[in-house]
Amino acid sequence: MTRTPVNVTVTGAAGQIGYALLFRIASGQLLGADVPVKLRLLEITPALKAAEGTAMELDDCAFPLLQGIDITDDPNVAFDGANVALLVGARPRTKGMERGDLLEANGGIFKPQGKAINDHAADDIKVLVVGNPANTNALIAQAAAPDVPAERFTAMTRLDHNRALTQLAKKTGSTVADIKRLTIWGNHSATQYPDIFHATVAGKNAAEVVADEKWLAEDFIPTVAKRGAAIIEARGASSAASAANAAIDHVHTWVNGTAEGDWTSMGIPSDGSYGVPEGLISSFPVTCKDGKYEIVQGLEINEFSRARIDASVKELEEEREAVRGLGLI
Ligand SMILES: NC(=O)C1=CN([C@@H]2O[C@H](COP(=O)(O)OP(=O)(O)OC[C@H]3O[C@@H](n4cnc5c(N)ncnc54)[C@H](O)[C@@H]3O)[C@@H](O)[C@H]2O)C=CC1
Ligand SMILES: O=C([O-])CC(=O)C(=O)O
Repeated sequence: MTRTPVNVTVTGAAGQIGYALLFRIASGQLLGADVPVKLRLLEITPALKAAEGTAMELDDCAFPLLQGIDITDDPNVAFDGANVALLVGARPRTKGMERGDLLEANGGIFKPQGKAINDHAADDIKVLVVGNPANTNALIAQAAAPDVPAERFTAMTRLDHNRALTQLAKKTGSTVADIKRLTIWGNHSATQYPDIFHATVAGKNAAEVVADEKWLAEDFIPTVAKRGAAIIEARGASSAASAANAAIDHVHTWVNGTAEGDWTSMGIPSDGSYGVPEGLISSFPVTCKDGKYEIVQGLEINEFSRARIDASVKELEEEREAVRGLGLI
């Protein structure tokens, strides 16, 4: 194998998403079946031993594409030469914690990681933030990396996108492969807006196929938006394998492109499109080609969609104000 390995850094590597993610990266599912990878695992000091255990298992899989594993608790080492960074490790909300406390605790993680990316990552670095609140954590990291083009910082809404695909497929008696051009707008939170007005089911407009606005408003949208909580309720733990799967999908699509005639959803810094204030990291419909993404332009936004996009964007603006107030951006 002559290709230079791609350095992939994963934070929170000893967590539950990390455990579902690392084996898939090492097997070639993140970047492609012919792309060798080197893994850098970043963890907090008390979790290093668990990360070492995971690395032992990775070794034991004898993945032909895996050309090395480094484990560290130092972001400057973890992001040195990184080409792809998956920021999964975050501070979960615990009992009695206010939203401001959560944002501040995560600021303590994502600000130094953003700075380490700024100072040490490779020139072609691509960053995906998974750790919640993902959009605003991505904003914090991006603000701490002024030398890295802002568009390299993205937040994960692909899990929401995938959840919406399956709900729509079930409703219309189709399969996910029949569905194209679905969009998640806004924040990865309960205010997100899964939009089917431009989606197609086997080539027909999805909203017309469904023809049921009550289902849309009262079933589909809340089911997708509150799916994370429903999984926690059922499983006693938050989504892990499906979140790891979405992270794989997000980066794979970003690097290898969207299919002709289709698009995906990514949380990305807004350029002002669709009235979303510039700089906010908000989810948009995007096409990807040659390792770059572009916002799909020219979609007509009806009143039903406008109100919901605006509500989610307002929440993102409030989060941005809060982290600005805390001096995190
Ligand atoms: N955007 C999305 O769609 C989704 C996001 N999530 C979020 O992903 C995050 C991770 O979830 P899980 O793996 O289930 O959590 P987990 O608690 O099992 O693992 C998190 C890991 O991060 C590590 N960590 C904490 N601070 C760190 C730091 N400063 N540097 C490196 N590692 C650090 C912890 O030691 C822990 O091992 C959570 O914030 C969760 O809410 C989960 C599902 C979907
Ligand atoms: O809700 C959570 O904590 C995990 C999450 O982001 C999701 O499953 O979408």
